[in-house]
Amino acid sequence: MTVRVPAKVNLQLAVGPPRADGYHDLVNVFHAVSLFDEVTASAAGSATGSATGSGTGGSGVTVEVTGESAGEVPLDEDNLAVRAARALARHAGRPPGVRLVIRKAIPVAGGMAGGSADAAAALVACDRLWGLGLPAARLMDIGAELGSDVPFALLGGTAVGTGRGERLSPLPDAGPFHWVFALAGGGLSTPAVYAECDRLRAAAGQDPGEPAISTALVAALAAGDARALGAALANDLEPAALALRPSLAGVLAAGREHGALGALVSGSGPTCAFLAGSAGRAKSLAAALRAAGVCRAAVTAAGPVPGATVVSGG
Ligand SMILES: C[C@](O)(CO)[C@H](O)COP(=O)(O)OP(=O)(O)OC[C@H]1O[C@@H](n2ccc(N)nc2=O)[C@H](O)[C@@H]1O
Ligand SMILES: Nc1ncnc2c1ncn2[C@@H]1O[C@H](COP(=O)(O)OP(=O)(O)OP(=O)(O)O)[C@@H](O)[C@H]1O
Repeated sequence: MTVRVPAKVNLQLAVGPPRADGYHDLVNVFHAVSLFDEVTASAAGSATGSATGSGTGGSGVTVEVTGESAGEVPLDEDNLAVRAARALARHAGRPPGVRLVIRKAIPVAGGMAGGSADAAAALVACDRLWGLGLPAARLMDIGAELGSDVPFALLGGTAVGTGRGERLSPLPDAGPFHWVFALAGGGLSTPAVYAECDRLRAAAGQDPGEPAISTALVAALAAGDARALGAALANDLEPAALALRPSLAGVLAAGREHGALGALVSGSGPTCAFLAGSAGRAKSLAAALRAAGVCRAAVTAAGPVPGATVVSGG
């Protein structure tokens, strides 16, 4: 059972003050883009392919990871796909026997929710493999226990997340929109970026107040107006990501210089996202970023795309 699952970029990430439970209330406009991981689930003990890395993720779940930065992905209980398979088995009251193979294209610790995507894909793949047929809402609830970004990886499209980002409402979107992602060498830790955001605000005496959705952004999405969308992109975590990784300022500047309609750090970073006016412009912007030597790689993608989807074995 193979499931394809997209990366996300946050078009607006408005972050409230820290909550008592350590999370932050958000207004989080998620947008799924055509950069995909693939997760294959098969019966435990089935044949293995060539492995960049493989390991046992606890009783009855094995995992193998290939592709983009596969060596940086944990192969034990810390792997979010392993945790997803085990959580689903627990909810279904059955043993978790499964072999997972993850083919990564989404950058690891890049702010594009790659681990969450793999968790969502594992939920869908194991649900089918085990013949559970759970309703989407139930998979979303299990996903939300695994991480704030997991429910959106199941849903896809464009949606606003409130609470810690897990309570989703789809947003009307007259895409496609064309993107370039500048991948960095090395990741950033999501909790560290949130903590730096709190620290910077406290040092500046800023009270963030309740996060609110940008009406300009919602209108631009609904109208399919890439220029207006580019102007409305906003990420409250960006100053923190820039403080922790100052070189990102040069990446954003290079993208703007080469004609991006909008530029921002994706989520907690360090991937930088650039909006282009067409697929052709995205391609030339990616080439210009590569030539400028400001990033490890530059890839193009379009959004919105669907969430975790069975592509074979279903
Ligand atoms: C930055 C984003 O990717 C934007 O979509 C998400 O907010 C992060 O989502 P995620 O990686 O699924 O995060 P989780 O696994 O739920 O939480 C990891 C850590 O991020 C911080 N965190 C996450 C979500 C949130 N609303 N407030 C937070 O402060 C907390 O320190 C938490 O312990
Ligand atoms: N399947 C997985 N793929 C990638 N990383 C994983 C996976 N499972 C666990 N991890 C761990 O999670 C950490 C964060 O990885 P991930 O790629 O999800 O980050 P991210 O894209 O910045 O997340 P987000 O945007 O949701 O905050 C990694 O450093 C890695 O240790």
